[in-house]
Amino acid sequence: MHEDIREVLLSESDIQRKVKDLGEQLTKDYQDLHPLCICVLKGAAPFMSDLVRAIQTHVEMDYMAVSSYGTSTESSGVVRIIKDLDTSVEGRHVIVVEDIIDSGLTLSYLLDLLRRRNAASVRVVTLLDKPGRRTTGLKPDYCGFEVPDEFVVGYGLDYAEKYRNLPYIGVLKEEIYREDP
Ligand SMILES: O=P(O)(O)OC[C@H]1O[C@H](OP(=O)(O)OP(=O)(O)O)[C@H](O)[C@@H]1O
Ligand code: HPA
Ligand SMILES: [Mg+2]
Repeated sequence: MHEDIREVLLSESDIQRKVKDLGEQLTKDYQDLHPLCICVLKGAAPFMSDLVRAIQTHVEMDYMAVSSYGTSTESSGVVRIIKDLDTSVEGRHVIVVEDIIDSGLTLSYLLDLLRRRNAASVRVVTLLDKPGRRTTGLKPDYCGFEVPDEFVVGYGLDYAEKYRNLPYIGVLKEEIYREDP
């Protein structure tokens, strides 16, 4: 275990088992709909990459980069688009792929944008849901795991751009991000 991690919440095999289950569910629900999977960069990149390989029907992939956390453990409340999609979503069945829903601000901004661009349907698959911190009424359509109100890292999730490459998800030690008074 990495020395900055207090506790492993989800092991590599817990994650891979769940990704397989989610892939099977999406295969059934999106048979012949040719959905467009939108990865919300950067955090969702490892999840998206494993998830699409667990889906056994035709899917397309595109990427959008947004950021609201910067080097903090609290959302700034301002969602910035850093990279937009290459694909038009008009008339498409869209699956937004997220690593975590925390306050819900990132997703509510994205869902609003995709609906205004006239997607035929928009659903959300998230690996992690932290409902304790939600400031919006959002609920994911597909969810891997609920996590407690702790700052978690690994499998794409970062603190100040670190830990994204850990193969498991763990709780970051508070002393790593807490500013001493
Ligand atoms: O529900 P919210 O409170 O909006 O938080 C969730 C979002 O925050 C993180 O992204 P971040 O803005 O840190 O960008 P990153 O994916 O590049 O790390 C995470 O990957 C989600 O996209
Ligand atoms: O718990 C978290 N960890 C990493 N990134 C995040 N973005 C929102 N919540 C989190
Ligand atoms: Mg981040």
